[in-house]
Amino acid sequence: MESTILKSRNFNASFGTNHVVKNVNIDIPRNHIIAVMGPSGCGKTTYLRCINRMHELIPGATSNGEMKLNDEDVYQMHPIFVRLKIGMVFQRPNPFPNLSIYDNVIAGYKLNGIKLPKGERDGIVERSLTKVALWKEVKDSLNKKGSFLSGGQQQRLCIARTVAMEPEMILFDEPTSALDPISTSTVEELFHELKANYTLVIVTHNMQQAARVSDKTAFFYMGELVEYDETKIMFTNPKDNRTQNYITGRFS
Ligand SMILES: Nc1ncnc2c1ncn2[C@@H]1O[C@H](COP(=O)(O)OP(=O)(O)OP(=O)(O)O)[C@@H](O)[C@H]1O
Repeated sequence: MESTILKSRNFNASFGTNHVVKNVNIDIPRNHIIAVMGPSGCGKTTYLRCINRMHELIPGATSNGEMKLNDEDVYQMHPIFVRLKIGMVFQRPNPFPNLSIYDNVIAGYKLNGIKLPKGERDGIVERSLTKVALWKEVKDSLNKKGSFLSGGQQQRLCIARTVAMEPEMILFDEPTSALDPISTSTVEELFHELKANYTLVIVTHNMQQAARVSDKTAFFYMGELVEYDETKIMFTNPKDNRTQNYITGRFS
C-alpha cells in the first residue's frame, strides 16, 4: 500500500512581509517522483527549501504550519538531521572544486564531523557512484578534482554526494536546467533508478520533463498549490483553469 513520507498542512512561508507560500497542503507518497511546476516567482523553490529547513537560513525568512516526515514534525527536529534525511541538489552542479571526486562523495560525512574507517568510506564511495551510474566512468580517476568532470558528470557527482548520506528524500531544484540534452536524459534516467530507494521532489520549468519523469505533479500559482494529482491527469485532464492555461502555454 502507498504510504506517505511527507505531509504539509496549512504551510506558509514569507520573506519579511512578502507572503510567498500560502497554506500548502500536500501528501507525498514514498518512492514516488513528484514534479513541482509553475510560473516564475510562484514559490516553488521557497516551498522546496521549507521541506528541509533551508528557508530559515535566509535572514528575515519565516514559516509556519505543519511539515511532517514520517509523522515526525520536521520543525521539532535538529535542522542538520533534517538535511541529512532530506538531501538537496541544486540547479548548477556544485562539487567542491578543490576536493577530489572521492572526497566530494564523502564530503557530507566530513562536514558533519563523522569519521569512518577507510574500508567503509571506500564502500560508500563505490556504492554512491554506482547508484548514479558514474562509477565506471570515474573509478580510475577518483583522486582527480571533481571540477574536471563534464557538467552532467558533475551533477551526478552532486547526486552521489547526497545519496552517500543515505537520505530518505532528495529535493532537486531545476537539476537539469544547466545541462545539455544528453546529460539531461542521463540524469532523467537516473531519477527512475533512484526512485527504488528514495522519494524525489523535482522543481522543474520543463513541462516535458515533468511529464516524462514524474508520478505526480504539483502546480503552484502565486504561492498557492492550485492542483496536485497524477501526472497523467494533470497533463490530460486538469481540473483547474489555471493549470489548464499553464500547460497549454497561455502563460509561463
Ligand atoms: N532570498 C530572497 N529574499 C527575498 N525574497 C525572495 C528571496 N528568494 C525568493 N524571494 C521571493 O519569493 C517569491 C517566490 O520565489 P521562488 O524563488 O520561491 O519562486 P520560484 O517559483 O521558485 O521561481 P523561479 O521559477 O523563477 O525560480 C518571489 O517573489 C521572490 O522574489
